[in-house]
Order: sequence, then C-alpha cells, then structure tokens
Amino acid sequence: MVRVSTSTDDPLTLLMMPPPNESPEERAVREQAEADAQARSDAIDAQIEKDRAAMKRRKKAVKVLLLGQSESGKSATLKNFQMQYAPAEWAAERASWRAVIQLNLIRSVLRMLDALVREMQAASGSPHSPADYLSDSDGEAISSSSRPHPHFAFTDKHRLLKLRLGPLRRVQEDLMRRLGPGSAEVTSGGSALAVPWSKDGRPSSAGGGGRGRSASSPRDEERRQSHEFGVSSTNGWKSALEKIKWGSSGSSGSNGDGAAAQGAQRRREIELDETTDVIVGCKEDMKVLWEDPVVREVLAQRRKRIEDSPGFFLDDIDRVACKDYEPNDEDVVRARLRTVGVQTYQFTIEKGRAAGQDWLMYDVGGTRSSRTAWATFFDDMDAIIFLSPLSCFDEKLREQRKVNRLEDSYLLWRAVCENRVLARTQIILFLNKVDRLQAKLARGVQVREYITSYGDRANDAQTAMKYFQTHFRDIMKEVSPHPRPFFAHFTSVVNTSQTAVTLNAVEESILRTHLRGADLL
Ligand SMILES: Nc1nc2c(ncn2[C@@H]2O[C@H](COP(=O)(O)OP(=O)(O)OP(=O)(O)O)[C@@H](O)[C@H]2O)c(=O)[nH]1
Ligand SMILES: [Mg+2]
Repeated sequence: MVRVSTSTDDPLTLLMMPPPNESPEERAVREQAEADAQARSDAIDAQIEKDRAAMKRRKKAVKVLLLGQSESGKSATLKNFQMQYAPAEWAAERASWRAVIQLNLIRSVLRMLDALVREMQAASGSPHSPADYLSDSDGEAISSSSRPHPHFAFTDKHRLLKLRLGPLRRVQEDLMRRLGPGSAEVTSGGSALAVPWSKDGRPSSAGGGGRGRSASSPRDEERRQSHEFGVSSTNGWKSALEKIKWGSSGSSGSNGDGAAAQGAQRRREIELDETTDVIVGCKEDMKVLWEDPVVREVLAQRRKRIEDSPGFFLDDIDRVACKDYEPNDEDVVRARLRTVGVQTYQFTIEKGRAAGQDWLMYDVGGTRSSRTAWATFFDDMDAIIFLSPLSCFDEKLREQRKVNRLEDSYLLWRAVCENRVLARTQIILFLNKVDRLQAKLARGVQVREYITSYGDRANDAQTAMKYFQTHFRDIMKEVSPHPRPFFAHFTSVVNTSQTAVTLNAVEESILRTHLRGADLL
C-alpha cells in the first residue's frame, strides 16, 4: 500500500514550519530572512536567464554584408577574411583559383593583341568591319577611330605574334565556359539605377531596369526579387571553382557509376592540362608582346592602362605560364572573378576572446543591375562593410560608360547611410585601392580634372585621401537618420598582411556591437 505523506509528517514541511512558541520579534527576523533568501534566489534565476540569453546571442552568428560598386574589392576583402579565419579551407581552395588566374592573364594578353591587330589593320588601310569598333575581346567598349592614326613601326614580329597567340582565343572561350557568368564583365547595364531601392529599403519602382513590369505590386516585386536572389545564392565563386574541379554538373561524381565518374574526371583533367599546355606554349610570345615598345605605344595612344585593370598578371608571366604553377595567397586575392548573385560565407573564429563565435558574411554583385537585391538583406545585419575604391576618381562604370565611378560610389554611400532600415546598423567604410591611387597620382593624373570641387589642393595621395574621406564623412553626417560614428579605414586589400591588421580592428568593433546588442558589455 502506498503511504501518502501529510503536511504534518512530511520532514520538509516540518522543517519549514515556524517554531510553536515563536515570539513576534523572532517571527519578524524569520520573515526577513525568508524574504532575503527569496530575493537572492530570484536574482540567481534572473542571472541564469540573462546568461542563457547571452549564450543564445553569442551562438547567433555575427552577420556582415559587403557592399560597394563592382570592382570595389568586396570579394577580395572576403578572401582576406577567409585567409585569416579559415586557413585550412583557404589552403584547400587555393589551387582551384589557377584557372581564374590563367583566364585573367589570357584576357590581358588578348586585349593587347586586339589593340595591336586593329592598329595593324588601320596601318595597312584595310577597312574595319563595324564590329571592330564595338568591343574588345573581353567586351570592353573602345572609342571609335575617328582620330588620325599615328604611324607605328609594325614589323614581321608583330604579324607573327598575332598568329602565334591566336590559340589563346579558344582557351579563353573554354575557360569562360567552364567558369560561368562571373568570368565575363558586365558591359551594359541598360538604364539600371545607381540605387534601386527607397529610403525604407523597398525596391524602387523603376529599379533594376524594371520597366515593363508594372503589373505586379511592390510586395510581389520584392518577393520575386528575393526569390531570384535565393536561387542565385549558389552562384558565387565557390560554384565557379567547383565547376572547374568537377565539371559543369558541379557534382563530385562520387554518387554515380564509379568508372564513369572517374573517366569524366580524367577527361576534365586532360582538358585543363591542354589549357595549361597552350598557355605554357605561348609563354615567350606573351612576354614579347607585353614588353614590345610598339605595343606599349599603341596602348598609350589608345589610353589603355592594362596594369590598372582587375586581374592583372602580365608581370607574372614567368610564374603563371608554367606547367606546375600553383597560386600563392596574393595571387588569389588579386584574381578577378565577378560575383554573380550572392556569395554567403560562414566561418568560426578559432582563437582569442571571441573563439567559437560564428560569422556569416554576404558578398553581393556590385554592378548596377545586381543592386536591386541588396535591400532584401538590410534588416538582419550586425554590420556593413562598404567599399569605395579611391583610385577610380577618373574612371567610368563599365556598365554605364557615362557615369563616373566615384560619383556612383558617393550615391551608393548616401543611400546606405540614409536608409531607415539600416539606421542602427554599424557601417564601416573601406576607402580601398590606395595603392592604385598612389600609383595614379605619382604618374601625374590630376584629381581636379575629374573632381572640380577638389580645387587647388595638392595632388598628392595624402591630401587626396583626406579629401575623399572628409566627403564620405560629411555625407554620413548629413543623411543618417540618427547620429552614428564614422568608422573608416584606408585599405589596399590586395596587401594581405596590411589587411590582416585592419580586419582585426574591424572584427573587434563588429563583435562589440554584436555583444552590446545582448547587453554583454
Ligand atoms: N591594386 C589593387 N587591386 C585591388 C584592390 N582591391 C581589389 N582589387 C582588385 O580589383 C579587382 C576587383 O575586385 P573584386 O573583389 O573582384 O571586386 P568586387 O567588389 O567583388 O566586384 P563585383 O563582384 O563585380 O561586385 C580584383 O582583381 C581585385 O584583386 C586594391 O586595394 N588594390
Ligand atoms: Mg565580387
């Protein structure tokens, strides 16, 4: 039989009962002691609850969105993060960048070759086809030759180079096919707006070149765009590199028939070997072309500065055009592969105070037509790293050849700072490509010729950097919905050791904001 305890024989109840002969004073003391104990217990419960919330918050990934126009260095910054915080994965991925770097090199060579061939045709008096005037091999618009042609001293050497480097065109096509849409630059953005969203983060009705789609409501449009973005979220460089590794299916082949998969893998390796063989075979001719004084004259006359273009490897032909070439860290950061859609990147901090903290970084495509999708990420970010390349003050957007790049950057910065959804989000500005700015000013390019408000200031890098920084700060001050601190770093993110120092400061600052959100600081 089960014995049920009653209030009078339960030992705990008996223990808690006041003594039968308790005086009023003793009772007051006892009740006070009980109240104190209860308060201590409540405080402990509250602390446990707070710690639990903090743990939850700590476990919640820090989310960072990288923004900035195309070629501002977003992906290059992300690569620096990866190198610093996920070294094993970085090392494993490095070899896959070889094909991208080979393509970058070939593209520069073919741009020179195209310029040379056109001038040779002009010199021989052969008529140009209309297409000759439209684009280079990489689709870059060139100016029409209405100007008089100077007389270049072409020789048989140039005609031979044209013939001998011809096979690179097929290699370029092969590599582009394998690497997917990110391997080509966007050279026409139609009428896409600089900022295709409103101050409250909604897509502008005219945004993204969206003319002719007015039948859908703004909400439908927003959903449609986020859906598109979701679909394209695997289109980052990882999928491009996977394609190179595993072929266009992106599958490792491990699930299929073993022999067939192995055969397919072997065929891809042979294809990649053939690509490398052609490049190695063209090595000496590529060097001759790059070092040829007449070619240099042609480029100067056409105002082509190949060394300023993304993915410049012409000074590395000896290393890159080798059978056993393996990219080093800096090669990978310098490699150019345009971001299509969004690249999501996750890593966990391994060392230090924030060890174990997960980070999620979002790298978006920066061309005007890609920007519509940015706003769908705004409401959930701890921080934004905004990149503006300072060296671009004299350049035009590829996708809209009339728009000055720096003006475009100012417009974007203004729109990000004034956005109400981002009012409480930390924004960190990277004034990037300082190395290129220094090189440009050193060779005599005058800022005031492109930025009239620059006035009579000295044309040195320090003065220009300070001037641009002040302009960005003033915009932020003017348009931010609430006062916010101005965090800016001068960067050259291709310099990986310098960038590591900047990233440490950035990590610390973002983490503080993240933890402050959980009242941990
Ligand atoms: N010299 C120099 N090159 C840089 C710097 N930052 C980026 N680059 C190069 O500029 C090119 C473009 O950089 P990306 O990181 O691909 O630019 P992005 O902002 O991701 O461009 P999208 O993907 O088109 O939006 C790459 O070849 C980079 O290596 C820099 O500070 N100095
Ligand atoms: Mg990118």
